[in-house]
Amino acid sequence: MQLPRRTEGRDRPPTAISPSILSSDFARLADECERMVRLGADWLHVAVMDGHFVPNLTLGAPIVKSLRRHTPAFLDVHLMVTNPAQWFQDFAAADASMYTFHLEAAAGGADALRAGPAGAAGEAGIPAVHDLIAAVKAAGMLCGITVKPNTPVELLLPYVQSVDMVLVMTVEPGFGGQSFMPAMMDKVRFLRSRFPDLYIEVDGGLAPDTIQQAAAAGANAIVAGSAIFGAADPRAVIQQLRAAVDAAAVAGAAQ
Ligand SMILES: O=C(CO)[C@H](O)[C@H](O)COP(=O)(O)O
Repeated sequence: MQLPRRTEGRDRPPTAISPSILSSDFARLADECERMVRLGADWLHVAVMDGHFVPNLTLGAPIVKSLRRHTPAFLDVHLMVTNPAQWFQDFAAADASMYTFHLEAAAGGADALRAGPAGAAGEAGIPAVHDLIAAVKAAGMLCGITVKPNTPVELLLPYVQSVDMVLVMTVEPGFGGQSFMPAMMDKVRFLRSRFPDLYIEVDGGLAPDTIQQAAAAGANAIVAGSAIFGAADPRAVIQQLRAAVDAAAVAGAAQ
């Protein structure tokens, strides 16, 4: 499986709108997912939380397995768990499309991250993180990597060429409905200026009144929960998010 590549006339890969099912009615999850696809979603963002890495508890691979029976949609699974190496086989067996884990968790904690060989940007990185990326891919899923707001983006440099996507959290992970953090756009600009073909996803507080900042910075994959599921017209919101990113991609290529 491969993600569609950047095309002529764009400064980034294709736009992907990924509604976060964290904001859906979990009691009607399959219907909610089919509704989002019908309304124009490209992916479905599945927020997996273990109550330790983040102070919230959501769902696991069994829910993804059941969901897969109801939708062929691209399942963009975001692991906010303490030990992402423990779960990837289960999510592969559940037919998740992309497995995105936190560098802080895979490195064995934020302190280990700063203390380890990846402390200085550009170093080889932590072997256990490289091993997990290879294992996720060998299990048949695409692989993404992400960092919390307080973790420097430079610490991702050793892994960027090995993953399919980088997710820049624009809220402290754990809950929907939080406010977008504009300061995180420096991370998006840092990555986009170096990697024009990289999928860069943003997650947290994305909505019609914040999308311009993410689009201008260079993001191409957009997670939105409350702004889409809470809207009177979710289709219009999806279209607005897409139009902003597409316009910025074309303008960026014309520069
Ligand atoms: O991962 C998440 C929280 O950790 C959610 O995906 C994210 O917050 C989306 O919700 P909203 O768009 O309402 O902020």
